[in-house]
Amino acid sequence: MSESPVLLNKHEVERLLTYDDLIPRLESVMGKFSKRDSSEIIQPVRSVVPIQQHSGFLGVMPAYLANEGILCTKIVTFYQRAEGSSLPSTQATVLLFHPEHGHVTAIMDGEAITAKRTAAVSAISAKLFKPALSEVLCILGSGQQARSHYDVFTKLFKFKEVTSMKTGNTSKSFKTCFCVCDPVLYTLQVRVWSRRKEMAQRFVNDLQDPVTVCSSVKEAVIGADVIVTATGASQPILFGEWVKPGAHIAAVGACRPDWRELDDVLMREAVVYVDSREGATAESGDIILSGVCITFHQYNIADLGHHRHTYSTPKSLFSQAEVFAELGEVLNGSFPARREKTTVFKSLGMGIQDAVSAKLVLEKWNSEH
Ligand SMILES: NC(=O)C1=CN([C@@H]2O[C@H](COP(=O)(O)OP(=O)(O)OC[C@H]3O[C@@H](n4cnc5c(N)ncnc54)[C@H](O)[C@@H]3O)[C@@H](O)[C@H]2O)C=CC1
Ligand SMILES: O=C([O-])C1=[NH+]CCC1
Repeated sequence: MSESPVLLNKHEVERLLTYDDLIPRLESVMGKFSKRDSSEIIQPVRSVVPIQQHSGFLGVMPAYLANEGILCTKIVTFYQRAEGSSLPSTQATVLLFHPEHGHVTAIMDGEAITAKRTAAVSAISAKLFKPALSEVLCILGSGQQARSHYDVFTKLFKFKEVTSMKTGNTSKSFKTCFCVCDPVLYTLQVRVWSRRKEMAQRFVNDLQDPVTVCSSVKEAVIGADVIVTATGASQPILFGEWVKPGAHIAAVGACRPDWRELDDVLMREAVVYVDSREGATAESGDIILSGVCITFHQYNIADLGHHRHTYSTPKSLFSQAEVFAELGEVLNGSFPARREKTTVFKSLGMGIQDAVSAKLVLEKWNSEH
């Protein structure tokens, strides 16, 4: 008879899952996924049940990693919440199964896994695509994802060791300077914007380091080198005209085909990377809707026998934003990281990310028991 599954609550999962362990596992699994070897990884696009009357959805995210012996599914709900609601918008449970026998070996909280693995994947995108000299990080949103992104981005990119002239000139000018210089540390500036300023202020009050609260998205993003969009928006909030050329955007929200965070200009001008091409094609409103600019094109059909008609047909003026590559394809070296361009990493979330996270948590738990 199989043993009872291990039960792990949010507090335990949060404690056991560290970014240092998680990031290399995510890099490895996303690289493998992009090779599309179904004898190694099976991960269908998430099944989604929309709960329209309550502004939410339920998603089921299974994954099988044959060589690593991981069989897993996450069940996740996302509900649009009123500002300041005590209920989390994203709630999830992760089940690990015995790959050989099929019984459940662990049931664990999926909220912490979702928060950390999503932020860790965005951080991997930033490592690859952010401008070499990134001084300003901007976070749009002040919820769970905003916080986990703040944590991992400031952990990884907080201090840059650059060399400046003894006169105190900062890093930018140094690139062209050839004198012998002292290394200095400078702090990454962080800005945050939220729909209600008091929510952004509350977000900042929980942090140790100084973060600037901005009154508008425009004020927050102008001049930013790295922008994280982690909101529940269903219409664009970030406009290409405000984005500094060469900036990197990790776009985490808008995970339904009719939701958006980024406007057409940004989506068409940036080099767009995704976590999974299939996921992006099925679920990303930022991609799917970027080509839909409906105008009415009128023309006459002069002769339909005895009548003359004027027809109006919807016409798409622009083609859809193109996906350049998957993150895994860049990690594998089959596509380049076009750091010199404005880049968007459109994240939707993948079952394999949950699977390696859950396995890591269970391994850590087992090592303690
Ligand atoms: N890519 C991925 O793997 C994942 C994506 N998500 C998505 O990330 C987004 C944020 O999720 P959580 O942080 O869990 O939610 P949350 O509810 O904790 O935070 C949402 C934030 O968005 C803001 N917001 C809500 N509606 C808005 C609107 N119309 N315009 C501007 N701001 C708005 C709220 O004020 C709040 O600051 C959601 O869209 C969620 O679906 C969540 C989990 C994983
Ligand atoms: O990957 C994930 O868990 C989710 N993506 C969007 C909402 C939840």
